[in-house]
Amino acid sequence: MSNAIERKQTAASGETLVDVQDLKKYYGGNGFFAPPPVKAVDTVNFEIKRGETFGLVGESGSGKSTLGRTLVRLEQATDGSVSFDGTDITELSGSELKKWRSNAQMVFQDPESSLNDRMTVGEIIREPLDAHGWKTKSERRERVTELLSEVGLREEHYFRYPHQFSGGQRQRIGIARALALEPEFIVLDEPVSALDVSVQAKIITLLEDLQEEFDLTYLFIAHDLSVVRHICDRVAVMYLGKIMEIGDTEELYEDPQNPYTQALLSAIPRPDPTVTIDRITLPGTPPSPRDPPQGCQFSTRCPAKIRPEAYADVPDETWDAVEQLREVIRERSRMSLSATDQMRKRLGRFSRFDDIDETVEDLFEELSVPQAVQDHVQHAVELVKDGEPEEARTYLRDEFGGVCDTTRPDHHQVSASGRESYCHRHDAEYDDVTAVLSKYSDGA
Ligand SMILES: Nc1ncnc2c1ncn2[C@@H]1O[C@H](COP(=O)(O)OP(=O)(O)OP(=O)(O)O)[C@@H](O)[C@H]1O
Repeated sequence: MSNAIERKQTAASGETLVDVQDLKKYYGGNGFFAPPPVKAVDTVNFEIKRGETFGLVGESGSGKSTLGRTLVRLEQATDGSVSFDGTDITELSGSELKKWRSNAQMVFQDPESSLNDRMTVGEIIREPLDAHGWKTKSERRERVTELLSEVGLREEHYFRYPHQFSGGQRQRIGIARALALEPEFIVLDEPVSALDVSVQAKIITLLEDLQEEFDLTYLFIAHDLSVVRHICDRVAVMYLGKIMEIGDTEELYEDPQNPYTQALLSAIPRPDPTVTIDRITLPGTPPSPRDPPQGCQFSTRCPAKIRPEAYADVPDETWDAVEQLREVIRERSRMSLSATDQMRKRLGRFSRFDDIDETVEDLFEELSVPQAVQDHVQHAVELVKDGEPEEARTYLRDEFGGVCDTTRPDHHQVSASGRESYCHRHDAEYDDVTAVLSKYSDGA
């Protein structure tokens, strides 16, 4: 997709269709011996207005698909509520749930695998109508023909099989199937990511036309930020199961307030090489959703993280090295010890983490390190060598951690239109995000 900014105005009504409150979706974690649950969606709140296209963006694994699937009840929420036109659909079961399902459908990313290759196109599109006992058989047949034409396919495609179609045509079949029961709400999970760029534009236009014709409300999940800017009225940015920033699309792209949004947007390739952008490179990888940070979800990688007052004078490079050491130890604490390692540890012959000295040398060599910092680093290193990386991790967090490491931020309103961002830096006592991030840009 191009970077096109002009966007079709949808008929967003201002009236709430989907109201999500404190929604959580955890996987596993049940039972005494089970590992902690994967916190795929961890307490999210937002509304989707009737008639709008609401975008959901974020890196792979941030919980977008899980959230989308939970909204259409393909997943059962762990906690919280999803009200659809005032009805909490997380509470529905049996015939009530079946009846409601016709209201909310999903289109999947991969048209190669989401269609059953053993069924004809007609059968695939008709299946939801059959399952709901929709009208008579001949009316169902007629409805499928009508749907084929709505999505730009032809009547004679009815008896063909999915493998006889191109990727774009297969996605049209998936869209026709989702439309069959005349839903109000459709979750589009990366609907164009698997398609060629020229085909993407056609499918996007089709989705926009269908929205206008049938008054549809969309949740549009994507990792391609340009597509989202083109199609979505409002957008939420997700990281590790949490919404980091949410609000009007154009406003959020023009003036991102959350450090994560700023980093994400700074990575969009620009078509014009003469436009210089300040690209923010994030250190490390996202933590495991089984073991998210205690404070802000983004705290382990945030370039605008707040430093504790006691270490305000430590040179930036030294402080970066401290943060990197914490990351290394955090990763080590995640590795469980093998049976042999545990035996060695009991015999006092445990040596697996001896190379920590080398890591510390690499990180701090040639840096000016205040004595207090040296002492704490040394203590943590001893704990690691003793096979206690978890203790070392906690020690370093207690000593070097600031508010971002220990406390979940609030959602702060950051614009007159009601945009919200989840970051401690919006508290008046701290420096503003943009001012802090300007020093991390490439040109600095
Ligand atoms: N059925 C499952 N059981 C256990 N963990 C799961 C399950 N489904 C998803 N997860 C985990 O939940 C987290 C969020 O996954 P999800 O697929 O929702 O992210 P995503 O943002 O949609 O990523 P992608 O863009 O790669 O699809 C990931 O850590 C994933 O491994």
